[in-house]
Amino acid sequence: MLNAPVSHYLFTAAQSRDIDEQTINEIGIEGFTLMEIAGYSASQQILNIYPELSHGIYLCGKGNNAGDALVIARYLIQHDINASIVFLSGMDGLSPDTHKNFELLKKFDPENKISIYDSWDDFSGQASFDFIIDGMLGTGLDSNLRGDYQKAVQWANQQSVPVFSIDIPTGLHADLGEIMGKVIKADHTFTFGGRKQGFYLQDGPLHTGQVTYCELPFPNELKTSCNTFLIDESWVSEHQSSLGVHKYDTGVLYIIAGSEGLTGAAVMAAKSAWAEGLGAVFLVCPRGLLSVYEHNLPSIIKKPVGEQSDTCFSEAHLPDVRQIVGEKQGAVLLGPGLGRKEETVRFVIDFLSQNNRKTVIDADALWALAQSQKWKEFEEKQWILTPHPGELARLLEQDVKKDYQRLNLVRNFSAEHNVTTLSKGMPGIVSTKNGDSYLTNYDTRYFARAGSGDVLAGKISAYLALDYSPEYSCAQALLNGKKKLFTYLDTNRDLPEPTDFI
Ligand SMILES: NC(=O)C1=CN([C@@H]2O[C@H](COP(=O)(O)OP(=O)(O)OC[C@H]3O[C@@H](n4cnc5c(N)ncnc54)[C@H](OP(=O)(O)O)[C@@H]3O)[C@@H](O)[C@H]2O)[C@H](O)CC1
Ligand SMILES: [K+]
Repeated sequence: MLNAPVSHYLFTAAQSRDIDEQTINEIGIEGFTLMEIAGYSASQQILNIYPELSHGIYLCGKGNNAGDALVIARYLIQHDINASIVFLSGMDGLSPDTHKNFELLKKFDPENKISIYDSWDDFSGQASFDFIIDGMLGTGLDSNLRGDYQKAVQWANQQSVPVFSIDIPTGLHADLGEIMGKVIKADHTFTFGGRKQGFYLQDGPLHTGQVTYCELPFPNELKTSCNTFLIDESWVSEHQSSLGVHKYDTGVLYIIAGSEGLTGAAVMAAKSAWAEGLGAVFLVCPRGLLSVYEHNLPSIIKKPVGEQSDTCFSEAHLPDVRQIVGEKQGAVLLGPGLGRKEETVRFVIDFLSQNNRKTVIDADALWALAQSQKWKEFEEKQWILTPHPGELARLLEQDVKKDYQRLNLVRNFSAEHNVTTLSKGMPGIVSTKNGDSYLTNYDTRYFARAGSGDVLAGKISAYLALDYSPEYSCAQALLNGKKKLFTYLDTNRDLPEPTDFI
């Protein structure tokens, strides 16, 4: 199981507003108090991360997002950090808590050193400053940016000073990660009470800058409706290879892969799985390809099936393959380099119809699934499907253009068909049978490249063979890939080769 800490829950705007409201109305912590905690904690983070600041421009709307910004200003002026406050919608319609904080702020400034502008035109970019606070809009955004908000965003994005977004970069849709007309490009986003899902979808990752989660006193029970989580290395612990007494006690994996011209995929997957410390990896292969594997995979046990003339799998191999896979408890990886011949498609579907093993279905086996609707009726499905964008579109029988749409489709697909799905892309999405979904914060399209996908499939199935849950197996394989990718990109400018991920 994967149990994300609350700092890695991803909320929609509606979920965030609900939790705010329930905390205020049912628990009894006032909105004003929440605002104080939000603003205080962001101000302390800013002081820690940027200790040399001297003058901030505070771009404020009229809602509570602006109130958070005013609290920050109050704390920072105590550290001699000056403030110019620009109210884009004027000062008359401020929300009650924001108005109250505006009055408080003035009391902290007896010498009237703070500059206040009550419209964008009034300000029009004057004053010298070394940072910008974006307190224009948070979860209250309801359409494309209106009026002067667009101008202020455009102006802020042209300045060469750091921009700190309060709760959400103004103009970013909190659920979809889409740009609502214009959007702030933040260097840092301080987000309150919960990260927002849109930070990790579509245009989100390019606009939030570094995201810091600031805790608010929301009871955890109010967060249980959340079913989307961020996976990263801070909480998914590295797997420990367990050294059992006998090699067959420490994980057995059967790899059914390869065909003429595509033996490299089987080799990559087998090497990748073996590197995770399994007790035994068996490569089931058409007999005609045995010599290739004998040459390339000394540590892997080869199990040839069929005749010397066979170079791809077909129905004729089913009895032998079933018998081999039935010999020991273990997991199965089906797909890399199988090819797309009709007899191989039939082999895949027939094999799966009576397979009760935990199975990773990858590459050409996904292609075979998409050719036959029959698999949806199979009862036994301890499966992980690992589609890249093209394979996903074939499985879903529709094009998937937006990340938010992909998240929902993959979530529903996994729940409906009782499988775990790892959809490669930016972000990678892992969805479980119960509808929980986990997003990566890096681009997993690297694993859609020939060869890298085979390595990823090898890792996932290795963890599955070591008896980890499907979602942990996916998450750990993705994080393992991320670590290797980032290490590689630190010193190289070209794209990594699949072997760099093994
Ligand atoms: N309430 C709490 O307990 C806490 C909230 N926090 C912070 O508050 C914001 C959410 O605050 P909210 O007041 O709900 O909304 P906003 O500040 O984001 O803005 C709402 C106003 O903005 C106007 N609006 C909406 N969309 C647009 C647009 N596209 N262009 C221009 N203006 C827009 C709208 O006014 P209208 O009258 O023009 O419709 C809204 O009034 C949350 O994000 C947190 O930052 C704290 O965290 C503490 C707890
Ligand atoms: K904001």
